Amino acid sequence: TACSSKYVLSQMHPMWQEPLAIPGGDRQSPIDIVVRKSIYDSELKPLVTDYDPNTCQQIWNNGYSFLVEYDDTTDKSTVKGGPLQDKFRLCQFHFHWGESNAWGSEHTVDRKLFPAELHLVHWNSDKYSLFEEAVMEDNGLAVIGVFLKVGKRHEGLQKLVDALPAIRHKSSVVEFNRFDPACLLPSNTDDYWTYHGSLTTPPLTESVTWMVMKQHIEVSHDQLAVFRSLLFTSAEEEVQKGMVNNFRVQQSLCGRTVRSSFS
Ligand SMILES: Cc1ccc(O)c(S)c1
Ligand SMILES: [Zn+2]
Repeated sequence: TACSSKYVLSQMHPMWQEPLAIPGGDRQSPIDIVVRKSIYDSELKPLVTDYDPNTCQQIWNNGYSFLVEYDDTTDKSTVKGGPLQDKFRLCQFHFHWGESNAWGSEHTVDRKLFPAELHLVHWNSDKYSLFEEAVMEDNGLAVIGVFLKVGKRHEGLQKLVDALPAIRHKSSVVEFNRFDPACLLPSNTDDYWTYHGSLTTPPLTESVTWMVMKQHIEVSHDQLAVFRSLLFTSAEEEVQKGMVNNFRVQQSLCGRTVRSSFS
């Protein structure tokens, strides 16, 4: 299986070529969360997020997704608690989505797919001094995953949606200030699943403590359609490719345990 060998089965039409060998390769993400196999851990505490909207700096198209980047030179926007032993600094958030509402999320719950998934990426500022350092370490990153469902319009998201036409092409960037990422969290952040995994885009390093929220957020069909109007390609490329299906195929659990903070 993919657990024993350190080689990845080639995937059809990935947005990027999966490397043949991944360092370690036995704690990759994303995964299917099998609810009845997750283990309730009463020691898991509630998550404590403390985000300062003034640390929001820019929004840009990196050719995989769009990233909203935060000033992470101080501990102004952080997450701690939950399964975490240390304090982690928010550096960026981004999304993964499909070409249709039928799929798009990276994680699934008992194989249930969502149309999109939000990732809030934080790095361990108690132990490291830069994201680039932390991304190589076992306990380096903490990513909060939130599922999106299509329903009522998300008022807080609209400010971000309105900025997307300005970054349609890969490498475009615009200034983006005073956005509070807390508005994208579900009302209940006490119920989540947690496991040790990896980034889902290169360098795929196995440095992530994942916290996937049980409760989803709702966005409108039209808001999600604007995500799909982005392009993978830069302005000068002849053939333009729509930025859709920017999710990685699911990876083997390799014997890992997924813990839940709720029974
Ligand atoms: C640091 C980072 C970059 C891109 C990603 O999709 C994830 S999941 C994490
Ligand atoms: Zn991601």
